[in-house]
Amino acid sequence: MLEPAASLTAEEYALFAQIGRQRRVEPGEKLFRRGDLGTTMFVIAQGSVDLDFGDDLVAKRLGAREFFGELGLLIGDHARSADATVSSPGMLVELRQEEFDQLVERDPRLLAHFLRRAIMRVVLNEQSLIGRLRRRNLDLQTALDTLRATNHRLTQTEELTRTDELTGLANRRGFHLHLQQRRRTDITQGRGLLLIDCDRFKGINDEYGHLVGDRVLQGVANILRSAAGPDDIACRLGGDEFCLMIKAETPDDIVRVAEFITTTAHALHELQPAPPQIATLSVGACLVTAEGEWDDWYALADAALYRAKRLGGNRVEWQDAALAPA
Ligand SMILES: Nc1nc2c(ncn2[C@@H]2O[C@H](COP(=O)(O)OP(=O)(O)OP(=O)(O)O)[C@@H](O)[C@H]2O)c(=O)[nH]1
Repeated sequence: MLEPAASLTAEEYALFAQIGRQRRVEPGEKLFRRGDLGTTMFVIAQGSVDLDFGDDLVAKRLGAREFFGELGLLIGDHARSADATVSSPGMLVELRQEEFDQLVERDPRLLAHFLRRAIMRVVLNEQSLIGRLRRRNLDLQTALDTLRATNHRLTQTEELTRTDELTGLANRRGFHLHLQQRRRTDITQGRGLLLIDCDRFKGINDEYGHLVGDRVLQGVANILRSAAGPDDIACRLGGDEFCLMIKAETPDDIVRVAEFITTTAHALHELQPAPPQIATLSVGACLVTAEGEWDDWYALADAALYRAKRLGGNRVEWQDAALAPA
């Protein structure tokens, strides 16, 4: 539908110009701002006026015989919906309540006709504004959905790069990121490190195939998950080597967790030795010391693990920091 003209008919203009107050205006002059309360309607006799509705709404330039601000007059103290700025030198006709009353008396038929048009214009303007806002809302909604989906994908990708695909445990990268993210005092206060390695795992692969080997690795991960508390982190460092960093106050507590791991694996292995669902495990354990770094703790636990292997596997060995090999 076409928007009703914002211009007055020649007959309307003649009457409005006769009754309204003339006002000379200069470019840049602000007639009103968005949000101002106003009761005056304007008709342009000469020159032009810009209406800026703000945001991304289309601005309008009005010329001779066009009117604006009529809602202020019709409703009274209406908050202006645009900034009105004079854009070229000219003359305006201002109509306030008293001039409006005079118009009603002078030519009610002509005024009724004008009012019907003005109201129709307001309704159509509002409808198109609502339409534009709806479309914008829809665009925003779509943009938001896309952002959410991208964010979700990024989080998933980030999660994948931290996780070992086969076992679902943290991988080496995930484990180190975890260490970086925890405050150093969190890591070094009352913690133990367990290095866990499958016994004769190569033999399982060779005898029963890689799929059985994979299931064994998943079984080890399950035991570590069940041994880990909420503050602990289990990780597959690579191949058949795992580690578990646990919150524990004393070496005895750390060794107790390590023995739970070897005993559980051994018991499950006894239940079904062939084809195996689990391998027996060797564990090297040490205290996480405040002085050291990951490489130092790893070297301690690895020395203990090496001993456990040399002693035939399926056991826990402890390494004190003081006894660490040079
Ligand atoms: N099925 C399977 N095997 C793997 C995977 N990653 C590494 N391996 C195999 O794991 C085996 C590890 O062998 P070794 O390091 O010699 O360990 P081991 O046979 O357990 O020997 P010990 O530790 O001395 O008892 C190698 O044969 C690797 O090919 C994997 O993701 N799946």
